[in-house]
Amino acid sequence: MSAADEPATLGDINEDGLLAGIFPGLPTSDRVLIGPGDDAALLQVRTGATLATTDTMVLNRDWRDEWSTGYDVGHKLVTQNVADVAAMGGRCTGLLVTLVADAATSLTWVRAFNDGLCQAAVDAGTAVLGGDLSSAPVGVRMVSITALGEFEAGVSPVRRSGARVGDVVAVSGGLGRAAAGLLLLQRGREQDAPHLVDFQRRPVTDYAQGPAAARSGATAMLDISDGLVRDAGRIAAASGVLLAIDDAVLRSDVDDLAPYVGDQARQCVLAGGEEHTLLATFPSQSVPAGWRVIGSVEAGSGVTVGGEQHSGGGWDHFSA
Ligand SMILES: Nc1ncnc2c1ncn2[C@@H]1O[C@H](COP(=O)(O)OP(=O)(O)OP(=O)(O)O)[C@@H](O)[C@H]1O
Ligand SMILES: Cc1ncc(C[n+]2csc(CCOP(=O)(O)O)c2C)c(N)n1
Ligand SMILES: [Mg+2]
Repeated sequence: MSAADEPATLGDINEDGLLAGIFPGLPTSDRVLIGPGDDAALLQVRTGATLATTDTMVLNRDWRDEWSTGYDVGHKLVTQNVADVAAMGGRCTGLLVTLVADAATSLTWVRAFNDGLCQAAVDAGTAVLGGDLSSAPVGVRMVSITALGEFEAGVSPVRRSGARVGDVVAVSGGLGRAAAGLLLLQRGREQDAPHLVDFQRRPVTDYAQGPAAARSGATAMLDISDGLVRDAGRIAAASGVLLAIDDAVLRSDVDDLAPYVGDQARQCVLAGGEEHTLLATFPSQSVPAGWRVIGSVEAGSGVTVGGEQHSGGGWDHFSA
């Protein structure tokens, strides 16, 4: 076949042709009894309960092709989903992937998306079980994952509703990096801090901290997707308590970002989404290694930062 005949877009190849190229490289595990290619996958489960969560990304709402490659999008989609499983204290066992795209979408983009997705799935130790393809009107592209998960023996789910007065509030990683990276892309200043822009494109979460927190007795947990204060407010509301965040502890996070985003650094730390760092509450003696205490649980409602009630800001899909 000459180069001119090589299929270049989804419109040049049929569904079966695309899938036949994708199936052989998908990560699997010894628990995948039936993998991609039949009407449904069959996954061996160890426990009597399955975690299930889903998360979607839409072109020009969740990413821009000028800013992120197909590889970045596939990688980030896995992180968003596996972080949700980890935020319950679970371990991800399998992923179902949906791609909705117009026929003019380049095969190069689709292959890169699949490569990023597979690499992130391998990094997370999970399998791709199958998915769905559908076409879209010109200019529309949407990708989605449904993730399944389970608990290690003896670990119970950590919900948002268990925070108790006297607990401490802690995070498993950094804050504000993804938001600072987005700001640099919007300003056309990505060369100022490639590490922050890379984190926006492909956020990384230490998933093992979810089960570790559950084993240590975490009373509430979630992953920060819409902003620290907004998401802390979700734990506060579900638990009927107030989360008091210590301003001084966050100073190092703000200082790390300030050279690159100036006076927006504090806003990135308090309201930046897409970080996927885990936020949890623990009895004060039970904070595991790798977690950083940033506040305490008190009687009341809502979230305070440095003693002041804080409304949060943060991301809302329908207000953005
Ligand atoms: N269209 C829907 N129908 C039914 N339930 C939904 C729908 N959209 C969201 N939910 C449920 O609402 C809750 C909040 O959803 P959301 O996607 O905000 O999850 P999150 O964990 O807070 O955010 P993220 O997925 O970004 O980490 C979840 O329990 C989710 O299953
Ligand atoms: C082009 C473009 N515009 C805006 C953003 C920012 N953004 C998108 S979704 C989200 C919150 C998490 O969503 P979810 O709760 O669905 O995981 C944020 C902060 C972006 N990444 N790309
Ligand atoms: Mg979540």
